[in-house]
Amino acid sequence: MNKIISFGKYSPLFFLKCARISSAVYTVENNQEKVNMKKETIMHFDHIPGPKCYPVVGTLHKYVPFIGDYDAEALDQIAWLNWRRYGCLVREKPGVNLVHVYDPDDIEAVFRQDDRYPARRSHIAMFDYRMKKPQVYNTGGLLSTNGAEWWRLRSTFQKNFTSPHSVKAHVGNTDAVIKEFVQWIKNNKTSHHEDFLLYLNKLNLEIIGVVAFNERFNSFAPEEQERQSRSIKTIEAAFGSNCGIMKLDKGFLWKFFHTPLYRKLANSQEYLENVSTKILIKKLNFFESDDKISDNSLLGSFLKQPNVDLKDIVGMMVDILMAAVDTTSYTTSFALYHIARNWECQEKIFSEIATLLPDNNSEISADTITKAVYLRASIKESLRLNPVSVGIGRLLQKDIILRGYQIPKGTVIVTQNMVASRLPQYVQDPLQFRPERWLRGSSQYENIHPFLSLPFGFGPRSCIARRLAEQNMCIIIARLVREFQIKWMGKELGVKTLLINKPDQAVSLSLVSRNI
Ligand code: HEM
Repeated sequence: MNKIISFGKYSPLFFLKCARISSAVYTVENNQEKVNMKKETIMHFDHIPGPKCYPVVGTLHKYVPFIGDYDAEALDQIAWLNWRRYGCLVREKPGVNLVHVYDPDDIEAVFRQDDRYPARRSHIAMFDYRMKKPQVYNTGGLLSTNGAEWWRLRSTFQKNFTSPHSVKAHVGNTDAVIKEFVQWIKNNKTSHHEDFLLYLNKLNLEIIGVVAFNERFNSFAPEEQERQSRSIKTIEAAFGSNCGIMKLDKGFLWKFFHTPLYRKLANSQEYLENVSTKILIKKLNFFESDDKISDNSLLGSFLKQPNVDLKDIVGMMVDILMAAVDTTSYTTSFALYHIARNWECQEKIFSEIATLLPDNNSEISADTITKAVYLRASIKESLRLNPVSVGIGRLLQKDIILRGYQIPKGTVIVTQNMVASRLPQYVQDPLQFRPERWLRGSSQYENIHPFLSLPFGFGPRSCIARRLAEQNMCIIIARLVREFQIKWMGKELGVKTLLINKPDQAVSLSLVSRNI
């Protein structure tokens, strides 16, 4: 990403003015007095700077190939361009009213006034698909449902994902799967892996299989290398579900007929629901015939809950398969990329892990992860530079005022955390990978704004599996760095923004055993 910050066609004075306008957000109904005081200064939504907006198409033309200069698979670059052209609040209208928010104070203000049931406008075609299948689903699932129905689902399943006790209970199983993976790499005797992401996908399917369903997909077994195997098709269906979501959210043709992208989504969903249903039936039989105590998977805990609806469970299982594999594989890829290119950091992680695990084969416990402070700071730093999404989306459920502009209910807000996290006004030497900036007590510690980097979102709608995902990444990286010296063999790694940020090239790594 470009290091030189230019102000595009706007003068520095414009940005200064922009910064002086109150950054507070007032909800119109709750702060009537303040709003009245400022009434004459409140500006109309249409006056928020942004690309030219035409009747009917809004700013959609910007995304049309050969006509517009926006590439939907480079949203990070567009966000950067918009910030340079228009400043820290940018209006767009690709079908709906949309405002990009860059300043962490403003991001905080947006989240602080969020509704009791925070809403997102995403996964609309998936919601449509699921609602047309009442024999399988009750709802659109956690990712796509809003309002009271979302909260009903979230409160049903949340405890199983978030309670520290249940999360820690998965350390042993997860570590066992990762140890097998390390052994598989060693048995393969290949030091240069052309695209390590393929293996990380398989590994993360195995991990989520065990943690969520107590099910092995055996992704690394010879018989699973066939294109038609269950593990390969599940990984493809998870990707097939995720990759078209944003284009379908922006488009509308699928509402009239089933476009190829809609069909891809529908086929992928259907595959994931078949896999989930078969696993569920197997577990139900097991639960009837055997003692249920030994199954501490998420599914096991869902089934132990009284009055839980099986259709809600199927929806949750499909959401887990969709949300777990790509996210953890991409974020681990970026973390390995940064660690591989920053030799000193890699050696610090190694010495920390070698102290905690004097023997390669020692078990990793929840305590090991707590004590791996430098490793956890490295993951945090990688997520600052390469979060899984460019920012967090919210659908406004009431009018608000932001930076002096009236923003109406129904507007989509996108907090631009990825770009903001790379700006020098918020982080020192922002493009440098420096885990120490997160470590209190380090001379390089920085007091970073708590709303600058939000890789798992914020508030009651944040990632339901945050603790699990962080735990998995920690164990994967701890095991790999403990065992291998890792070198990056590719060019500078960028992102392809497909709802979640995928590495834009092969994850080319050399892993050389430290024991040789
Ligand atoms: C490093 C890995 C991951 C990252 C960075 C990540 C990030 C996110 C983000 C940014 C959101 C949106 C939060 C918001 O709107 O405030 C989210 C939501 C969600 N994530 Fe994750 N996630 C990861 C892994 C996982 C895993 C492993 C699972 C499942 C086991 C999962 C399940 C979900 C679900 C179901 C939601 C929707 C929650 C809701 O709307 O209530 N995620 N995640």
